[in-house]
Amino acid sequence: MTSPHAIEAEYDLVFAGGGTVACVCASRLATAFPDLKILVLECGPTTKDNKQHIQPGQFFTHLAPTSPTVKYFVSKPSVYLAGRSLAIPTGRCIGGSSSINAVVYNHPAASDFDDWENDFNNPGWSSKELIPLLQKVETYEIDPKKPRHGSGGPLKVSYGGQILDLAKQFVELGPKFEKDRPLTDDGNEFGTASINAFHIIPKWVSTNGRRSDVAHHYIYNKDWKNLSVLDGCRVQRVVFEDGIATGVEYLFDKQVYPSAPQDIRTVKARRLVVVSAGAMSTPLVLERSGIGKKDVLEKAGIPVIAEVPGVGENFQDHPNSVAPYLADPNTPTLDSLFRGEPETWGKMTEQWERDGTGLLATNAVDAQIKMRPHPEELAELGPDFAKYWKEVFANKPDKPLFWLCALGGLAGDQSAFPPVKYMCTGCFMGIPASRGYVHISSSDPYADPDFYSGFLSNPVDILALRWGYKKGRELIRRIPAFRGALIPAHPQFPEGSAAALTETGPVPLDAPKVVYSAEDDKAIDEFLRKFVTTAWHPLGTCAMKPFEMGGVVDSKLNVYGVKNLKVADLSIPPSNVNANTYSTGLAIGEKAAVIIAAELGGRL
Ligand SMILES: Cc1cc2nc3c(=O)[nH]c(=O)nc-3n(C[C@H](O)[C@H](O)[C@H](O)COP(=O)(O)OP(=O)(O)OC[C@H]3O[C@@H](n4cnc5c(N)ncnc54)[C@H](O)[C@@H]3O)c2cc1C
Repeated sequence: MTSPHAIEAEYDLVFAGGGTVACVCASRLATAFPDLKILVLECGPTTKDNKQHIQPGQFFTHLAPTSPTVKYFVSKPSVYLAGRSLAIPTGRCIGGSSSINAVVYNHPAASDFDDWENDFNNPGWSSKELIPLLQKVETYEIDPKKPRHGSGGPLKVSYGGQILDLAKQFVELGPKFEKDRPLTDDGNEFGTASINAFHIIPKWVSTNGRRSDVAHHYIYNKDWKNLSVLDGCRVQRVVFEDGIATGVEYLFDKQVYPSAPQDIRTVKARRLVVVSAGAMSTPLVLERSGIGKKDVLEKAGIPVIAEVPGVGENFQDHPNSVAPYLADPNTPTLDSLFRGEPETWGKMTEQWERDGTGLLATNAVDAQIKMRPHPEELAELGPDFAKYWKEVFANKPDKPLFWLCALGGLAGDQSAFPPVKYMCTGCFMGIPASRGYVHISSSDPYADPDFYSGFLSNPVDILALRWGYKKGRELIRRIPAFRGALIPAHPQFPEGSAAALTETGPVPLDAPKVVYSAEDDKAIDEFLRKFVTTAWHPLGTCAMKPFEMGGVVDSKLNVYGVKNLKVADLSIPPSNVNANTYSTGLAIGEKAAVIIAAELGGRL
């Protein structure tokens, strides 16, 4: 096979990575500057018109370890995870994670963005600047007049093609049980009204049941003359002349184009290289290019271009605890799709083709609350948690402690369990205290990195998730669709414990709350260490903050120590956000376009 793409020798801008942020940023710039020639190199395959990337209900099919559209990053085993490794999936295709994600729509707290500006000296990154950019990306089909949402953006937001009954029960019952936590019709207002309020979750799905990914809504929908977004092109490194980035080296990805030549090629960038390979891969591209911690580079035999010790540090995600329960056999869930049962697949495909509704037009993640402990509840979290609370949350009333949702089905491998209906609570902590790192282990662009997740290494994270488990259990065991716990996948409470689980339910609304002993708490902690998982939200590994604080890029996204090189993706947040991270990625993509446009002498 000859070259799969005709690639010119030079472009104005070259993006390394063609995922969420790159597609948004490149398409905005290509529209604003018709004479600017832009190249986006993506290592994964194309997604154009592929139902697997259009039907939201197919999100879980990408998570199969053999999927060609996902890349798993496997951490070192950790004592904090009962000796386990953690496998973090990221999108590997044009559109990146936006084209495989679970389409949950959530905005961060406004104070999350303000922290970026105030605590890390990043003028221009406050909520005042970023909220309008989030409005620009969306059409909030649920109610376009809602003040904190958008009405003319390329990405559609709706409740998807089916809201599951068990979710309706969850949001209806929630306020009755948690009396000071009401129901709201908008949990994404960026203010305190969205905190401690039950609501149905919007989705990055149009009312006609299509996924709102960036590939189909920013790239494939236009006939570009000045923008080339190419699949199967793996960036090896950025090339420099006298500390100025002048292009990138790439090769054709051997998984996407197995018979393409495997030689390393160079493409020049006249004005700028932007690395947008995502929070797990961007630090690896920088390190392969000679930017990073000296000892990491030396170990891999890479000459140092700029010593930037923050590269690959500050890894964060949202530690996520999923507790599975048994559901009423007659309540709709996604289980039969998860198990690949042909009859349901057939029926649901027909329904989706007919009118864009049904289980293939949803993600079964329909009900949530962004929960923040009331002052009297803080005592339940214990004195060890109090200091962290004071530092991070106490003066920022729009920050929840965690996101708690009800899921209709048990995603993942069900082979060890009976083929029945399930539902789960999912609980992730928005601002965990633990940190990890990701570094290259060699100069080979296919090599697995040296990755430590740091999950649960700080004890405050486990205190928050322990409380979240208890809160979720109290709520879900009261909803009519509840039929007991999937006991092997829960804490193993000691014999005779008052917290023992059963395979029966539901309990009445006024049933007494479960009382947990110190032994029971220990069992929950062991359960968390054994089962806690990624929320699929890695970030922070090339943080935008002052160099002396461990920063990698400045507030204009320039990489320290070199010229004509920027980073734009989820690796730049200097601190975490209280939400699923797609919206933050979109805001970064739009903001990067604004910054670059200004430097090119234009305005977006
Ligand atoms: C399974 C999953 C489910 C998720 N669910 C949700 C959700 O429901 N709601 C939500 O808000 N968020 C969700 N997220 C998170 C959200 O989608 C991501 O945070 C966001 O899309 C990341 O954007 P990015 O641009 O930083 O990276 P990506 O979109 O991941 O883009 C990076 C791209 O760079 C490419 N790349 C990497 N290395 C190279 C290289 N060397 N050369 C060329 N290309 C390279 C990758 O293949 C990838 O396409 C989910 C993520 C995943 C993975």
